[in-house]
Amino acid sequence: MEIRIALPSKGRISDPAVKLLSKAGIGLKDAVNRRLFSETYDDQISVMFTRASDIPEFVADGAADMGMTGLDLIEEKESHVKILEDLHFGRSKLVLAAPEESEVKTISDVKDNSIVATEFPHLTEKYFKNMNIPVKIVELSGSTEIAPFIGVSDLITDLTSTGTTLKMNHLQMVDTILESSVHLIVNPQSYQNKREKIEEIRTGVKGVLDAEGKKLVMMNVDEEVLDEVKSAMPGMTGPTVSQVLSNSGVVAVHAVVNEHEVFHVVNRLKKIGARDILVVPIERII
Ligand SMILES: Nc1ncnc2c1ncn2[C@@H]1O[C@H](COP(=O)(O)OP(=O)(O)OP(=O)(O)O)[C@@H](O)[C@H]1O
Ligand SMILES: O=P(O)(O)OC[C@H]1O[C@H](OP(=O)(O)OP(=O)(O)O)[C@H](O)[C@@H]1O
Ligand SMILES: [Mg+2]
Repeated sequence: MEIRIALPSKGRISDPAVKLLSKAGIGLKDAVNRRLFSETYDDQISVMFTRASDIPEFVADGAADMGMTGLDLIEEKESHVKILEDLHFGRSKLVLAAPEESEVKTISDVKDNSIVATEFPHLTEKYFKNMNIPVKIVELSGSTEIAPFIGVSDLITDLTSTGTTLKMNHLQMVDTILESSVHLIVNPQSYQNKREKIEEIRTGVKGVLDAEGKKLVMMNVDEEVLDEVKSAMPGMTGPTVSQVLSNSGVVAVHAVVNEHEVFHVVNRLKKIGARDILVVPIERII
C-alpha cells in the first residue's frame, strides 16, 4: 500500500516541509538531487514535488494521497481534501491593504465597486460578499503590491508576515482576511482505504511538532530528596524515577521540560542536591 506525499518544490515552505518529514523519520533517499519524485527510507512512502498552489488539487484528485501546503492555498482552491494537522510553520496573513495616502483606513471606508487586485480571487470575493460590499476583482499572478500605483486597482489583498513588503510599497493594512500556516492534508478516499499508514505518518509528524521547544532533563539524586525533586520537575507524565544499581540510595530521575523553563528548573534542582544533570534534545514525542 503506497502513500505518495506532495511537497512544495520551491519557495519558503519547501525546505521546512522536507525537514519536518525527515525529522519524522521519513527522510528522502536522495535529498540532494531532488527530483519530481523521490523515494523515502520507508518503501511504502514516496514524495512528489510540485508548486505549493497545485498541492490542494493534486491531493483532492488523488494524484497524491497526502500533502503539505498553506491553508491560504487550500481555502482558495476550495479543494475536497481533509485537513489532518496544522503544522504551525509558514505563518502568514492574507490582508486587505490600501495605499498609505488612500482614505481607506478601515473596511467601512471601502466604496462600492472599488477595484481589488489579488492572487486570491475566491477568498477575496468571499470576504467582500460577507462584508456586503460589491467590488471588482482583478486576478494577478504576483507582485500585487504594484497594482494600486499603476492604475490597475484601488486596493489589494496579499500575504504578509513581517509587514516589510507592504511598508516598502507604501501600503497599509486595512483588515485581515485569513490567518494561514502550512497544514497536512489528505485525500478523503485515501484516508478511508489507507488510514493506518496515513495515521502513522501523521503521528510521526505530530511527534516532531510536540517535541519542539522541549528538552529531556536527566539527573541523579539521593532518595531522601526525591520528593523535593519531584515537586521541582514539571514533568509531562513524570518524572520517571529509576534505580541506580551501582549506587544504593541514589535514583535516576528524568522528565520532559519546556525549553523556556529549563534554566529555572535546573537551578532549583541543583540547590536541592541533584547531580550529573543532563539536558538532552528531543527529536520526537510519540
Ligand atoms: N511572507 C510569507 N511569510 C510566511 N509564509 C508565506 C509568506 N508568503 C507566502 N507564504 C506561505 O507560503 C506559501 C507559498 O508561497 P511562496 O511564495 O513560498 O511560494 P510560491 O509563491 O509558490 O513561489 P514563488 O513566490 O517563488 O513564486 C503561501 O501560500 C503561504 O502559505
Ligand atoms: O510581510 P513580508 O514578510 O514582507 O512578506 C510578504 C511577501 O511575501 C510574499 O512574497 P514572496 O516573497 O513569496 O514573493 P512573490 O510575491 O514572488 O510570491 C508575499 O506575496 C508578499 O509579497
Ligand atoms: Mg510567493
